[in-house]
Amino acid sequence: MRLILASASPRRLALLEQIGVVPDAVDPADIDETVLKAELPAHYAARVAAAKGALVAARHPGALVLSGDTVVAAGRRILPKAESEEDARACLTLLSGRRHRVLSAITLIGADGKARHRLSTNIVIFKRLERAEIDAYLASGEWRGKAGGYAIQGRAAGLIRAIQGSHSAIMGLPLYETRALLRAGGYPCD
Ligand SMILES: Cc1cn([C@H]2C[C@H](O)[C@@H](COP(=O)(O)OP(=O)(O)OP(=O)(O)O)O2)c(=O)[nH]c1=O
Repeated sequence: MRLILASASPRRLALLEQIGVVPDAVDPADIDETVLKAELPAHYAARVAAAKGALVAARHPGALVLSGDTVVAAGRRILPKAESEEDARACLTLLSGRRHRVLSAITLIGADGKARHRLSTNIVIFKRLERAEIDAYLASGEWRGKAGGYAIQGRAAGLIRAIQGSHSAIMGLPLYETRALLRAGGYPCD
């Protein structure tokens, strides 16, 4: 059974490989990621993961297609993928000293075209960040392109007091849910 990973993220590929799953191909989905008016974070993540999967599944009939989307949410607000230092500083200032949610949605389209979905909801708590800590983090450049302006797999781990949930989900692919979906879709996972 062919498995296609519908993601441009090298981290998603590495996470998948961590549980012994090597996709037959990687085929990223380029979709419009605009947030709808008044759309809630969980709805957004699920919708975008499903849209990525549907787009790529159309290109690979008969294959399993796995896609995901990870968003950082402060209350009902979806934080952007930081593209500039100003974006990242605004995110970190907002996240400083408080808890926020990281929602990681995945979709698996089966060989029969049936879509299965899972959502992993996680909490991340940052310490109260000093200005110098934010400046040093910005200088690292690790925030670039990251949802919420940080990546837990790097230096930000030193600023995170606690998490509740799944570390892999916060990085971008919830491995427990991924394995469960793959099994449900008939993909051999031991
Ligand atoms: C919160 C957090 C986010 N991120 C990153 C993962 C993603 O790059 C980004 C969320 O964006 P996504 O849209 O989920 O994924 P992507 O654009 O990287 O790849 P694709 O759509 O092709 O699958 O935030 C981390 O790497 N670590 C973290 O701790």
